[in-house]
Amino acid sequence: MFDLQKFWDYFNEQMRQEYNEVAYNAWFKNTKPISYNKETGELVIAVKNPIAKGYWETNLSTKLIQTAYAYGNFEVLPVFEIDGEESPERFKAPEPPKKVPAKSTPVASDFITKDLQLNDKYTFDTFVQGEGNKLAEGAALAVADSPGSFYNPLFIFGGVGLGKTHLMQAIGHQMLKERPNAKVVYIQSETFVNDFINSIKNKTQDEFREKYRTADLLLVDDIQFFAKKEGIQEEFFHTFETLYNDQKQIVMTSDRLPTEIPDLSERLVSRFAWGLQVEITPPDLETRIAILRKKAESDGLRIDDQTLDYIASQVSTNIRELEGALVKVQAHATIEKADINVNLARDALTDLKLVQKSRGIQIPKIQEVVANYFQTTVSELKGKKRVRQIVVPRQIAMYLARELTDASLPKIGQEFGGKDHTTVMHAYEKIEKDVRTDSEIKNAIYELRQMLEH
Ligand SMILES: Nc1ncnc2c1ncn2[C@@H]1O[C@H](COP(=O)(O)OP(=O)(O)OP(=O)(O)O)[C@@H](O)[C@H]1O
Repeated sequence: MFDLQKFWDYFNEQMRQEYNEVAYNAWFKNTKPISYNKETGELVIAVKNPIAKGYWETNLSTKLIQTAYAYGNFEVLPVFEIDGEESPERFKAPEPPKKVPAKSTPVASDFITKDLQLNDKYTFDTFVQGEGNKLAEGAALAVADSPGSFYNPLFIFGGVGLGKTHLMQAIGHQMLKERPNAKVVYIQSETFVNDFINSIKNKTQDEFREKYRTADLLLVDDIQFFAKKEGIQEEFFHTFETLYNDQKQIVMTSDRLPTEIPDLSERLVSRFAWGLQVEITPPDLETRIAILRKKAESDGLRIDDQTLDYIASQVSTNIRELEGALVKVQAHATIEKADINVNLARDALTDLKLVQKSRGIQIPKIQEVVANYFQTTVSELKGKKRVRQIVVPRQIAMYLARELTDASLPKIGQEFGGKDHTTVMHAYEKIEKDVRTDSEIKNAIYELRQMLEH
């Protein structure tokens, strides 16, 4: 007989031994079991917010299954439900945070003026929320609200140019706004490496340690550069321990998860898992447009929706490049002394297009490759059949036609047996969304792109 409460107490006891107090409070305190279904093994657990849900799914599901098995050969299938009304964009810490006393020694402000290089533009106000970054933004806001109390360390990971540095620095700005004397240290991980090497050369290790181990908030960017550097990792471990034990907040970014950083020491990997690891994924079209709109507004540019849509559809995976595209369009308008519109944007971005065109990708080629890949035929892709085996490949082919060629929506529609441009747009948006949520579609797109581009 499976007694849910008893099992839950047992599991919590195990976890209490594995986690330290702060992490335990963050992840276990406000989590409770709701029901267990004997027949299906479904074990429903209520968690406080989407961040906790993600954490449990990634880090604790397997532990739960294993513990239930060890406890009494029970097979459980954990399902997590969000309990409560927390706003999706702003996740509060689970309990009132312990206040960290403000630090205001002269040394602290000295360091701020000498070392701190936060970009003025990287604040929460200028950050645009979208599907791919909302969890990370929520976590960053929670950390800025109660640094050192929960979600410590915060580990933000994801591809190039997706806003990791921006969010991390926004936390720094927020802390300084509330506590101007706080010691916020922002560094690229290479700086930490260089500082450390220099401190050994110049015998200034004490100063080195003072610099990092007295921070109220330590922000370390691109920590993947610690890969394979044993000495540095050892030093960082001690920095981490000191700050963590003093309830000082640590935020790190990386292009990948700690477990995927080559030769990152076990103890760092496990320390990093005490807090929260959140991913930023590439923005969808709507978010890209919103980012461009915000940027245009702050630069005092007037750009109509159609043009924003055009620019946003040209760059899909890197926000830095997206911003670069806008700068190009702006420069082109200045040179030509013309207003910004779709035609001008098209001209300005021909380079981007030329890269794609030089690959020589044509719609018939895309249709052929997609048809082969899904073992169907080009005429089925162009046809009207509405069975799933054909609809999905057809939508994928339309999506790739829009991504990889210069063809307009009506032109693509024409190439697919005379379909309306709204059908193409719908297909594009559908696949763009699926790429994020459906790993099969994501893989298919990845493989098809490889076949077409190389
Ligand atoms: N959601 C967003 N809203 C507004 N601007 C954004 C957003 N995401 C990214 N940006 C902008 O995109 C540019 C690149 O972002 P950032 O440097 O933070 O990326 P990153 O993920 O740290 O990249 P890297 O991996 O190269 O370090 C910055 O100018 C940043 O302000």
